[in-house]
Amino acid sequence: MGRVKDFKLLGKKGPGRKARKQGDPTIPAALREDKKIDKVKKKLGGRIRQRTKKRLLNLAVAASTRVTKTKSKSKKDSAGETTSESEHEEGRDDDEMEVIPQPSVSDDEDDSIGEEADDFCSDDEELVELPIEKKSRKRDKKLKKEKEESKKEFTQQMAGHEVFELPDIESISNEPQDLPTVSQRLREVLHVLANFKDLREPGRKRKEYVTLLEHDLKVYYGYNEYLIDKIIQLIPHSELLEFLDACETPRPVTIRTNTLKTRRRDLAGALISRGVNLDPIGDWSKVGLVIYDSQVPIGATPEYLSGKYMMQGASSLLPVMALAPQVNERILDMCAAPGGKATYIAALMKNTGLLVCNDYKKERCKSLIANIYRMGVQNTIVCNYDGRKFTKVMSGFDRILLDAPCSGTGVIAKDQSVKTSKSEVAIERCSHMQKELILEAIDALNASSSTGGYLVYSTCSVLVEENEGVIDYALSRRNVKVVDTGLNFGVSGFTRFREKRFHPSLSLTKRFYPHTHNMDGFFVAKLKKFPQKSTIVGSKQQPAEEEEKEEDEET
Ligand SMILES: C[S@@+](CC[C@H](N)C(=O)[O-])C[C@H]1O[C@@H](n2cnc3c(N)ncnc32)[C@H](O)[C@@H]1O
Repeated sequence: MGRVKDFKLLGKKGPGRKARKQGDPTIPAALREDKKIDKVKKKLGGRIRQRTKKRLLNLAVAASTRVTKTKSKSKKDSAGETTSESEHEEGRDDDEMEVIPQPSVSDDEDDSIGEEADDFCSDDEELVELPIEKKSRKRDKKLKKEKEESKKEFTQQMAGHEVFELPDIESISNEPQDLPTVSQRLREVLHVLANFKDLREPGRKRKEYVTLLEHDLKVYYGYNEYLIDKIIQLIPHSELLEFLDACETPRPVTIRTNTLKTRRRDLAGALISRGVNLDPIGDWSKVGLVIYDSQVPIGATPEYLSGKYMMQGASSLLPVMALAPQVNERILDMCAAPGGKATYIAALMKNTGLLVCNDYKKERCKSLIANIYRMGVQNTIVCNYDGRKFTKVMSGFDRILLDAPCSGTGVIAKDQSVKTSKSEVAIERCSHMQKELILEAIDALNASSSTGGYLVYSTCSVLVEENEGVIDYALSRRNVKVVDTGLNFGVSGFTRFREKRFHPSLSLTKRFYPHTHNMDGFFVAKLKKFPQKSTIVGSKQQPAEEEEKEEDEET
């Protein structure tokens, strides 16, 4: 463990020990201006004089032959032979460079001339180069070159190492699957897909990586090909693993206070005294509680048995909140069993008006009745009809909740069999049933309701076919309009998905995901029904927008 130090409390540091020791800079006598002149005038030895003369001569020749290289001539003029190595190393732009042709000399001399000429301008003393110095300089140069070459090689090797080599998918499928290897490969493929242009193996196509991704996700998480493919299409690659991991993890246990019997504060107090560790579910709900742990079974406490709360997922509160039931309304819960949402609706209606709870499955109606009874709901009748034919029984509701039967792809954490049981046919069947149910629900609504005329459609599926696809279908068949759900969190529904294009108002629908909202995957849409124009012969519906326009014109 490192020490914790509050650096803000420390004052600004003064000069260091070394700095304090040093006095003001003074120029040594030997370097003072007057002395320096003497030094330059110093008499040179015979050999040095000869070398200096030679260098001066070279410089003079160079100056006289200096030419400005033209852009087109630059490469032809044997620039490679005449331009010094250091210029190439610095990577200057040849097109704008001045080329200084040198007299023809040996390679060695050429090196020394270029460098010495520079030195010559700075300090005469340095002109004197002993054989040992020359040797050492050459060795330094050789070392520098070697160093640069090895650096280049290393960079290439590293670049090569980063390229993830795409294995042959067919041979992989035939091999026994080693999960840690598959997991590692998954991450590598996702990494490549995140920056495909730079990280892909040259010549490889995106589709090849996606095929491998599909294969590995299927193996690692145990999905069938159809569903994993759907999930890959739906969830951004950057979130895929998070989503799939969330589908492996149970959501937190949550309960809803039954306000017909108690207040949340009182319920929380009673449960805490029994050793339940809990908290309010979040700012968005006044009735939800999240249970962290408990010394007693939450489904068997005296408070539960006496109907003071319902055990239900956080997401199942959302459609009822969107429905916003009012007292004394006539409300239908078309697919109600086992009654988590129905009993919440009744509580918001304060046990007034009429709540019709329907479910097609007789067996499930038993648990619905049991919950209604336990929760003290008294404004309800339970019926057992096919929702697709409900208008033959009843209609004229102020509000309807259609919590439709679905694939359950939002609740995989609860039911792992979804991973392998869903097929294209199954989803099509679901979607078809949902479309039939939604049209019937709209028809059972009272468009002229003074308080409502609203339908809330919800599913615990994340698939577009069961959500936006169904709402878009309803918009095209009935005189309804998508309105705001009133839910201030969640992700907007799709208005376009792959080749599909939906009505722009679909953005008012809400999606919830296990990995982002830590609740079951859910979809909520709210529709408002408008009255039919009976004067238009042969037309069953009129788009809501046109109707609204006409209403505006009339007013
Ligand atoms: C998602 S569950 C409803 C959950 C319920 N709303 C709740 O909160 O407890 C869907 C229900 O639709 C019912 N169902 C399926 N097909 C139906 C149909 N054609 N008409 C009415 N109900 C149907 C199922 O029996 C199931 O209970």
